[in-house]
Amino acid sequence: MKVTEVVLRQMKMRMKSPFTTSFGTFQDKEFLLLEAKDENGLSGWGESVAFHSPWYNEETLKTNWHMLEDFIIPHLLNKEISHPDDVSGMLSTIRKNNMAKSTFEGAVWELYAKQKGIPLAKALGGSKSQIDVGISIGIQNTFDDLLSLIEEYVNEGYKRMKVKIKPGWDVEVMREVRKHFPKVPLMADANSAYRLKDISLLKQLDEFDLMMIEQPLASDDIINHAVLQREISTPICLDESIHSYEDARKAIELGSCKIINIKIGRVGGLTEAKRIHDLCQELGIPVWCGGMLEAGIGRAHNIALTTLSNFIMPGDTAASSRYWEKDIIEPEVVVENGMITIPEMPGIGYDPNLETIKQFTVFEKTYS
Ligand SMILES: O=C(O)CCC(=O)c1ccccc1C(=O)O
Ligand SMILES: [Mg+2]
Repeated sequence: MKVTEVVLRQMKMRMKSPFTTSFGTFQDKEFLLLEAKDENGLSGWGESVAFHSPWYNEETLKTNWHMLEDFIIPHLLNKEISHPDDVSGMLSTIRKNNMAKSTFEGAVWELYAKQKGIPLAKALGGSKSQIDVGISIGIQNTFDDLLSLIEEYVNEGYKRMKVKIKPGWDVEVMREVRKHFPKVPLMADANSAYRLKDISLLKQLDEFDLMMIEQPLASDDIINHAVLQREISTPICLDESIHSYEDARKAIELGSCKIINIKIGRVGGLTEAKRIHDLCQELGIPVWCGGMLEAGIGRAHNIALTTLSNFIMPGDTAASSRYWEKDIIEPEVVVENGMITIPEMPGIGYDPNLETIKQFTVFEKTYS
């Protein structure tokens, strides 16, 4: 297959409510969309999950634009690609910049699935017809605000509550949540806000029967995660630390985590995400699909990936309406009884809504 034309769009969409983590708050989601066309006029779409600012990782939408325009697009445009699995190898002379690479790779995967006339989930080897969904809840101003959100999401059927924590908003918060929701599947995500010296505080979380604690320590510190995991009974799940199959292998071997959150962009694309999934399956490590507050295109890729069999735990792939007044796909992603039904149309299974895409496009550029 060949990509003969690329349209890159910079998007800006306002979320229904601001989202706060240990690294900051934002409500305007700025991101890139990449449309890859073949000579027959079929299009595959990819979404960059890099944010406006480099707080989750070092990439931003501007570094992604630069990498795509100056390196990745020139490298791949009009080149014969025998299979989407080859894209990451073709880009191996470009170091890191995983989210930028993943944007193009995701579009190639969708284009491939459309050419074959099959859903992306099938093309990836997925077999589920429905997936379980959890929800990630940002840091709130008061306990009451958090408790009423949890109540709302439990009533909507979400299968797991993830509560963001940071120093000063942690043990007492989880105690309060457990007091009101003694049975709900519950976890905490620290986004790297703690250090090993906080170990006695982190140990206190063991009393709340959490499914896991996500990324308590620094993103580049799998050694201290291993030390911490030996001291606490709550399973550690790594997010920011895992950029590749090799990172996953090392973290598992060291005992730095018992669960892995796979994000397609963070690991450089669907092919690498599948490799990590397969490795974890072999080693008995459950995985789940993380989220980056995606619009519909990125969300659809996450949903397709989650159909692989070792995605045992509910992911952060909540409904479009949890984030957006109007999403950029048709139909929007709907969650019923905590589950998403996998679409059967070729490709990602949702059509880009060109009208809403146009409405939220800040600027666009075509490469051919
Ligand atoms: O609802 C979502 O998309 C997941 C939200 C979330 O937890 C998150 C959002 C932005 C950046 C990092 C994270 C995270 O998983 O750590
Ligand atoms: Mg996380």
